[in-house]
Amino acid sequence: MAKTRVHELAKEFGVESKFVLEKFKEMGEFVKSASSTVELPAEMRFRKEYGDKLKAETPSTPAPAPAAPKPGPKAPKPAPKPEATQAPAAPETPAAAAEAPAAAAAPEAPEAPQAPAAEAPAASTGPRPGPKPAPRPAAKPAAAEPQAPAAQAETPSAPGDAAPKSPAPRPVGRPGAPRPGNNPFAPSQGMGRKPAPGPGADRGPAAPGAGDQRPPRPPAGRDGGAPGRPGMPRPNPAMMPKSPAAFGQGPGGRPAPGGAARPGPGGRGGAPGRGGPGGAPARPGGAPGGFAGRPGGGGRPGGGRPGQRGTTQGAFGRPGGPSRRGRKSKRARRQEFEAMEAPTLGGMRVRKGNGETVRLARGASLTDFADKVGVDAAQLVQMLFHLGEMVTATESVNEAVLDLLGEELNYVVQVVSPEDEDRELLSSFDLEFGEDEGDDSDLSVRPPVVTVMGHVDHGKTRLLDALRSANVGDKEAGGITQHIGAYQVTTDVDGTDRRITFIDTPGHEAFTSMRARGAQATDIAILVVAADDGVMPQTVEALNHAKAAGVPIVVAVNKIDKESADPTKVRGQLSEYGLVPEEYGGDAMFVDVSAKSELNLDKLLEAVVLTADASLDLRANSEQDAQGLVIEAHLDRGRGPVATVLVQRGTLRVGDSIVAGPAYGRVRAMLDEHGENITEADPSRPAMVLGLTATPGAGQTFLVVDDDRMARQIAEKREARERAAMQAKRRVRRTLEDFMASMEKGASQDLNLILKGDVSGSVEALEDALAGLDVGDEVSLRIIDRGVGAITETNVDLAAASDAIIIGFNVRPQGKASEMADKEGVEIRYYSVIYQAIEEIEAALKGLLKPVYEESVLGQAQIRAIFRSSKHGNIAGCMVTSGLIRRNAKVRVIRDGNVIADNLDLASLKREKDDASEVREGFECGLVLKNFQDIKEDDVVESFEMREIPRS
Ligand SMILES: Nc1nc2c(ncn2[C@@H]2O[C@H](COP(=O)(O)OP(=O)(O)OP(=O)(O)O)[C@@H](O)[C@H]2O)c(=O)[nH]1
Repeated sequence: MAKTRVHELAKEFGVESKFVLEKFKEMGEFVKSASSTVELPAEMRFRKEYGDKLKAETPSTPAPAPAAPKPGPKAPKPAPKPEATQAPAAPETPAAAAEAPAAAAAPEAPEAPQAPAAEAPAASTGPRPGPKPAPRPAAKPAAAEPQAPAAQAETPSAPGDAAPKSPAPRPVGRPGAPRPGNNPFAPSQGMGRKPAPGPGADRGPAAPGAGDQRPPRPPAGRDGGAPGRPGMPRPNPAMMPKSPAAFGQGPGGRPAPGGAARPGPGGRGGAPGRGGPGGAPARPGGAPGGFAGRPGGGGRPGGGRPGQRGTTQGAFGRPGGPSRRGRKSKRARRQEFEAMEAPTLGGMRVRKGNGETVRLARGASLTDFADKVGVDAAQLVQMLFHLGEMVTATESVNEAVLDLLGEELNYVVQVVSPEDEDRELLSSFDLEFGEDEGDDSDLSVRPPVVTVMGHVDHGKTRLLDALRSANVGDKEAGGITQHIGAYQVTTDVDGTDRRITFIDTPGHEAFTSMRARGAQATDIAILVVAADDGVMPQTVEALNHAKAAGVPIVVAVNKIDKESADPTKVRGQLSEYGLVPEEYGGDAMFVDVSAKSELNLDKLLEAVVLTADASLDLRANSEQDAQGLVIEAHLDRGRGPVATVLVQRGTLRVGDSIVAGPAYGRVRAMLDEHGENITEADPSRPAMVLGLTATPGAGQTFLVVDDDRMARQIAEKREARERAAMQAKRRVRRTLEDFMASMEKGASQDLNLILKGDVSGSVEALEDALAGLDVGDEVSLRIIDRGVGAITETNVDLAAASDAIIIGFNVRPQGKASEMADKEGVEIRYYSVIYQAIEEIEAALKGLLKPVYEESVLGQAQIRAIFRSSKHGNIAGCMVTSGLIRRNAKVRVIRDGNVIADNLDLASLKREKDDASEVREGFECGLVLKNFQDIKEDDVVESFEMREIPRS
C-alpha cells in the first residue's frame, strides 16, 4: 500500500512541501517532513479541502482553512529525526517541548516561515525560546503552531492567541488524538504533542512568562537550561539534585508559575520530567534541565534517545515509558552514585575521601576517625573486622590501624606527635610553652644547666658529689645536701659570682630520655673521661648524644691523681672524635681534675661558665609565669607527690597553680637542694615542689597557669590522652601467641626474653636450655636480660621498650610491676617447671604453640529403648536428662558409673523423625553411635566437647 508522501503531494499540486505540511497541520494532522508518508484518509481530506484551490492558487495562501481540526483518525506521520536537531532549541521552556514537535513538523520548511508567523500568536511564544534557540529559527515558526494548540488547551494567555488562529489546536491539544492515529513514531511526535497536553498548556504560557522572570539559567543553560523551565512539571525528586538550586530555584529559579507548573493531568509532565533522568546525572541543574534537554535530545547528557519517552508520557498523561523502568533507574542511579564514592571494603560501603589529610591524636579511636571523615564508626569497625582487626568503636587503636583505614578510604592519616598534641592542648587554653614572653629587653642572663656524662666508673657520681659538697662546704659548713635531682653551685669567675646548675642524674640515658620527650634541659655537657682508662665505648656514645643535641662539651679528664693517669692520651683520643682541645687549636675545653682529691674543680666550673659565655646566649625572662621541666618526681610518704623541677623561664612562686604533665596543683612549698624552704625559683633554678596531685614523669613540662581549674582541666586532658596512647600502644605489644601467629605467616622473627628466677641456678639452667634450642634460621631468640629475684618495674620497662616477654620462674612481680606490665601490655609468663617453660617457648618459636583445651560436658541422655536396624545398626531411643546432646559433639557411654566407651562420634541424632543438631533436656531423641553398637538400656550417653582455654 503505497502511501503518498508529502513531497509527492506538493509536487502534484505544484507547491512546496512546506506548504503542504502546514496544511496538514491545520487539519490537525501531524506530518513530520516532506518525506513523510500520509495516511490515505488524510490525503483524501487534503485533496478535498485544498486540492482545487491549490491547483488554482499559489501556496501563498497559507492560513486559509483553520478548520479541519479533526486529527482523530488519521495519523500524520511524524518524522522523528528532525526533532532531534531541534531539540536543542527546546530547552528553554516547557513550551519548548511543545514546540519541539511542531518544529519537528516543520523541519524542512524553513522557507515557509511566513506561514507560521502569520498564523500564530503562538508564534510569539515560539520566539521566546529566543534566547537559546539558536538552532533553527525556521523551526520556531513551525513550532508556533503546535504551541498554539497547546496553549489553547488551557492556557489563559495562550488561548487568546492560539484560539483565534486555529481551531486546529483543539484537536492537537488532545494529546492522544493525533498520536494514536498514526504513528509508530509516537515518540517523536508525541514529543511535539505532548506538551500540548496538560503540562504543555501550562507551559506554553508559562514559558513566555518564564522567559522573562526566570533569570537566565546559567550552566544548565545548555541542556539543563531547558530544564530550568519554569512552567515545567516538577521533576521527579528522586532525580533531582539535592540542592534547592538544583530544583530550579537556583539558577533557573523555579519561577514556576505556581500551580501552573504542576502539570495537570498528563502533566505530571511526567514527560518532561522524564527527561530528567537523563539530566539527573548531570546533577547541577540537571534534574530540571534534564527534562527540557531531553526533548531536544541534544540536551540530554546521557545522549539517550531524545525526546522519545517524554513524548509518550505526555501523550498519555502519565509518566511515559514503562514506569518500572523509571523507578528502577532511579534506584540504580543512586546505587551507582554511591558505588562511585563508596568503595567496598570488607563488604562495607564507606564513603571514600579524596586524599585529604586527617589529623588524629595518638590513641585515637575509630569513633574519632569516623567523626573526622563523617562516616559511621560502626562501618569502620566492620571494615576492620573484615581486614582482620577486631576493634571496638571507642577503643584506642595504634597508628598502623589508622594508617590502614586511611589507605583504604583514601585519606592521609597524620598522627599528631605528642608534642604537637600538647601544644594544641595548651593553645586551646591560650597558653604556650617554650617561648619567653616579651622582647629582648625582658630577658636576663641565667645560669647554664649542666649534665655530667661519661663511661662507667669514670667518676661521674663522684665528680657530682665533689662539686656539690665542695660548694656546700663553702656556704655552710656542715650543711647536708640532699639528692633532689639537681643542684646549683656558685663559682667565682673573674671576680663575679656565677651560678651553674647541675642535673645530678649522671649518664646519658637520663639526658637522652629527656630529649626523647622533647625536653632539652641541658645547656652544656661535662664529659668525664678517666685519665687512666681513656676513651671508652660509652664515652663515645655520650659524646655522640651531646653532639646530636647540639650541646657544647667540656671535658673533665678525671682521676689525674692516679699514677697511671695519661691526660694527654685522652686529649689525643678525643681529638679523633672531633673534640679537639683548645691547646691543640680546637674549641673544646679540657680540664684535668680529680673528683677524689677535689682537684681543679673550680677550673672545671670556670671552663663551664666560659664555654657558656662563648657559645651560648643563656637568657630568659624571669618576670613571666614560670615554665620548666620536671627533673624527677616521687611519692613521699609524708609529703605526698614531690617533684623536682627546673625553672627554665619565669619565676615559680609558692602559691602558683601549676600543671606538670598529668599532675596539677598549687605550689604548697618549695625546697632547695639543701632542704631549705624557698619562696621562689628563678630561671635555671631547681626546686622541689610540694602540692601536686600526682607524680609527673621526668622530662615532662610544667607551667604556671591562671588558676587551679585550668590546671586541672589541662592535666585531665593530658591524662586522658596518655591513657589512650597507652591503650593503643598496648595493642601492639607482643605475646607469645602473637609471636607464634606471626611465625605462621612466615615472617622472620626475633623473640626477646627477659628471664627472672628465684635462684641463679634456675635462671642459668633456663638460659642454657633456651640457648640450646634448635629453632631454625628464620627465628632468633634473644635473652636481653636475666636476673634473680622478683620481676621489677625495671624489668617491665625494658620489656616494654624492646618488645620482650618476661619469663618468671618461681617468682612473681614486685610492687607495681604487675600493674605496669598490664598498662604497658607486657606479657609475663610464669612457670615453676623448667621443661614446661622450655617446651612452650620452643613451641612458640616453631610456631607450634598449641592451644590448651578442656573438656566441657554438654549434657547426658539415658537410653530407654534400643531399636535394631539392619541399616543403621543399634538405634538408642533416649531421653535427655540434663543439658543437651549435640550432634557434632563427642560422646561417651557410661554404664553403672563406668565409662565403657569414650570419645565417640554420633552417626545420627534425630528428634522424632527429623535430624537434629541438638536435643535439649526433657526431650526424647534417637541416636546412633558411630562404630559402637554395644549399648544397653539405662546406659548414659554423655555429650561433651573440648573447649580451648586461654593461656595464662
Ligand atoms: N683515684 C680516683 N678515683 C676516682 C676518682 N673519681 C672517681 N673515682 C673512683 O672511681 C670509681 C667510680 O666512680 P663513680 O663516681 O661511681 O663512677 P661513675 O662514672 O659514676 O660510675 P657509674 O655510676 O657506674 O657509671 C669509684 O670507686 C670512685 O671512687 C678520682 O678522681 N680519682
